[in-house]
Amino acid sequence: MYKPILSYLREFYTNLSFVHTSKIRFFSLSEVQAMKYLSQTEATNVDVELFKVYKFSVDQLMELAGLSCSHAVAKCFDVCEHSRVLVCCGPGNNGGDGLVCARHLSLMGYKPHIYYPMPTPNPLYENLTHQCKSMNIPFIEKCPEEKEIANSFDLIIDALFGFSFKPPVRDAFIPIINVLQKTKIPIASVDIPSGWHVENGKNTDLDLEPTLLISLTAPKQCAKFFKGTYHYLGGRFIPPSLKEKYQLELPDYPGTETCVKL
Ligand SMILES: NC(=O)C1=CN([C@@H]2O[C@H](COP(=O)(O)OP(=O)(O)OC[C@H]3O[C@@H](n4cnc5c(N)ncnc54)[C@H](O)[C@@H]3O)[C@@H](O)[C@H]2O)[C@H](O)CC1
Ligand SMILES: [K+]
Repeated sequence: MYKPILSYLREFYTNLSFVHTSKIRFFSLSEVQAMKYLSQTEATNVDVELFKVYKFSVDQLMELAGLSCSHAVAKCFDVCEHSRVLVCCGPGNNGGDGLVCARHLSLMGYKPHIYYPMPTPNPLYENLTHQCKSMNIPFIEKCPEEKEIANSFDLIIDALFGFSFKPPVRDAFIPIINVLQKTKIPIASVDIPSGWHVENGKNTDLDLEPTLLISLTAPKQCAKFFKGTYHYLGGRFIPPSLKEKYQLELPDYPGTETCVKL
């Protein structure tokens, strides 16, 4: 009995959401509680399957992931009050999502600056970097100090490490992680709060506290420990058969939205 009623309600609210945009939450608390939180291995397996079985390219998924992050940021942090954005990018795909996100934020009127301490020498990242530079998005060479961040920025995007992170943080990233831990500026973390253990959350000394977490594809286990104000799901690219295989139980995205509030 419960399921058909739930489906009916979902359909009803989905239709409504075309009229009232994204303000309506059309899934129940029990659905969110039933939502699956992926282990590091499951997240990697889903990723590999998307590339190997479904034949997506990394550029495709990264564009959708980064775009959804920029949309979640815009929903939580108004451009008038948070236009000056520092985007911190790491060496892997999480950093790539950050570069894409910076480009879309720029197109939406934000003024991003990028800190990308260890750019990865391959065409994907070189092209993303080139696109940002071609849009006059400045790259900061030196790790900014806490005071400098406080004076110059309204928001930080943390795209340093994603689901492949293995603690402890290596030396090259300790200065920026330390600054992010101390700052009072709100942080939006892409997929994982950087420095957190992907499954156990804050079990290290490095425990930055994002205000917004954007889980991509499905939340990872560390998201259960997230205590910030906003949790969004982004990366609207999972084929139904893959969703079913991993029993992801994700909430539906309203209408044409690229992200959904959890
Ligand atoms: N399927 C999806 O949901 C998609 C997610 N995307 C994003 O990709 C990341 C995962 O990317 P991956 O390249 O596998 O890993 P990371 O970005 O997490 O980092 C790997 C990178 O970091 C280095 N590293 C690992 N541990 C440490 C450490 N302790 N200290 C310093 N550096 C470390 C490692 O050497 C690598 O260079 C996922 O989270 C999403 O954000 C895709 O964009 C789209 C598909
Ligand atoms: K991150």
